[in-house]
Amino acid sequence: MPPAKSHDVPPPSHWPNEVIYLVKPRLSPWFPPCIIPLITTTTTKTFAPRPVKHPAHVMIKRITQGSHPANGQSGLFASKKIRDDELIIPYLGILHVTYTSVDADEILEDEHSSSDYDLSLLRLSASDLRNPFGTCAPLSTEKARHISIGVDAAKMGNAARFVNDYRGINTIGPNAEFRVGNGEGGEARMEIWSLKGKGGIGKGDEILVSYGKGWWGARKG
Ligand SMILES: C[S@@+](CC[C@H](N)C(=O)[O-])C[C@H]1O[C@@H](n2cnc3c(N)ncnc32)[C@H](O)[C@@H]1O
Repeated sequence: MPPAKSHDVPPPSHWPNEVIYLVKPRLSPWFPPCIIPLITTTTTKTFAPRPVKHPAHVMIKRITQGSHPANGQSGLFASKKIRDDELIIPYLGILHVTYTSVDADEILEDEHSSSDYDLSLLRLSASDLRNPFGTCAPLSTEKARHISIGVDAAKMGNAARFVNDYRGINTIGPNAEFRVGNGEGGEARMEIWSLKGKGGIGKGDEILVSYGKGWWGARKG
C-alpha cells in the first residue's frame, strides 16, 4: 500500500502508512456550513481546531497474542501510568453528517455508514429547533430528517482509532470510556477518558472501552 501523502505531521510508531495521521479533526467536503455553529463553542461560530500532540502516555501496539480477539490487529496501550478520571486522548477523524428520514427510516448512506471507526458525536431529531434541515442542508426539503454528526477515523485519525472493546479481552470490564468534550479551539469532539473510581490504568495495560451493545448488535452475522 503506498504511503498516505497528507499526514499533518510525522505519525507515531506503528502507524499504518495507508491512514492519514491527523493532529486536528477535518470536516468532510460535504459538511454543510450551517451545521458548523452546532459543533463549536466559539463566539464567531467558526471551526478552528488547534493541533493535538500525540500524548506521551499512550502507544500503538501490534497484538500478537492468539487469545486476543483482535489478534493480528493493533491496540492502544498505556506507556505510562494513567491517572483515574484523566483525559487519555481525543478521538480525531473526519466529521461528517448523516440524514435519516422520519417516516420511512431511510438512511442516506455515505462512505462512513459501514465504517468500524465511526463514532456518533451529536444527533439532532427532526423536531429539534436547532435542526437546520430545510433551510440549509443540501437535500430535498420534502421530508423532515434527523441529523447525525459522526467522526470517522477509518481513513484518517490519530492513535485513538486503535482503542479496542473490552469484550473477550478483559473480564472485569473496560478501563476507559468515550465522553463528549471540546478541543482548545472550541470544537465538539469525542474523547477517551480513564474511568472514574477505578484507580487509573497501569503502564503497559491495554486501554479498553465499551463500544456498546448497539455497535456489536449491528455487526452480528
Ligand atoms: C476502532 S477499531 C479498533 C482498532 C483495530 N484493532 C485496528 O487495529 O485498527 C475496531 C475494530 O477492532 C476490532 N476489535 C476491537 N475490539 C474487539 C474485540 N473486543 N473483539 C474483537 N474484535 C475487536 C474489530 O475488528 C473492530 O472492527
